[in-house]
Amino acid sequence: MSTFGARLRAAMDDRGPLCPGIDPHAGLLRAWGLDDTPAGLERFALGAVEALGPVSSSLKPQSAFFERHGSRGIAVLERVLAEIRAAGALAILDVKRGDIGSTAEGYADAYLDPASPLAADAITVSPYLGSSSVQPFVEAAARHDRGLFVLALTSNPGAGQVQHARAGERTVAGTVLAELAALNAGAEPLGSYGAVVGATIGETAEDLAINGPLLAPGVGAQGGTPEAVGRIFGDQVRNAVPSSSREILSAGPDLGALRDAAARTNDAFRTLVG
Ligand SMILES: O=c1ccn([C@@H]2O[C@H](COP(=O)(O)O)[C@@H](O)[C@H]2O)c(=O)[nH]1
Repeated sequence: MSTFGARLRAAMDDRGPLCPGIDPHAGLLRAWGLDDTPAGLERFALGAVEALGPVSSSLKPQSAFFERHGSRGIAVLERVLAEIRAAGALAILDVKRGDIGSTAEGYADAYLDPASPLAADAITVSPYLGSSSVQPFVEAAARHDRGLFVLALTSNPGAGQVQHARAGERTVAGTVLAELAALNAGAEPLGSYGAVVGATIGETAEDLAINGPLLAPGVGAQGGTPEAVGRIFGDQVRNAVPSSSREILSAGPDLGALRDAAARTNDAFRTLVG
């Protein structure tokens, strides 16, 4: 199997960069005429994958909205991950995990080992317990040809409080980005160790040239736009993976309308990349 970075590069070149998010908020279930139950969750999430999976390079289910339905929600997430792959898209599971090394190994087994029912192509990881807490995920990703997106410059308004703080010669975010650049050194056509850099952060002085994918959530409902993504990523925009959840999902329940909404956003980003 090729690396995650190579699979993502090929998929983005083929289908465009947009990564629609699957965030089954209770309010969205109701807007689609569904109950806020595991059955409603299943209809919603599988409908979204049916509409968006065949036309997207990747999809990003948000684990929280499946976990809140308990074990039946997790069972739906397992199906969603399988259906994303069956549709020829890459599954980026947004779980933002990070823990002491021995526990991080457990999480890595759960989400990156292909033998696990919850295995994804890539997951989001939090580095705020320090680099050693990310290491088990790095090793598992390398072993299984999977990818990571490590939180660097997140889209939430208070993110700078921690991420812009200085840690020696660099900021905290700069340290995360430099470590990812080292992990991706020499990888072609793209490394498998990505960063999360929100579409809402304005401009940044940080070096985004990590030779890896740059997941950019915050498009749409949080105010991120293709123009903003162009400004933030500059010459790295070809490696940006813009992500939008609520704005696209609110075009449902009609699956054609949902697909059209994603196509419009994807086309705007394709134009940006050129
Ligand atoms: O910095 C980050 C990291 C992750 N997210 C996640 O992306 C989606 C955004 O949803 P929208 O409806 O498009 O706002 C959500 O799952 C977040 O947990 C992020 O927003 N910012």
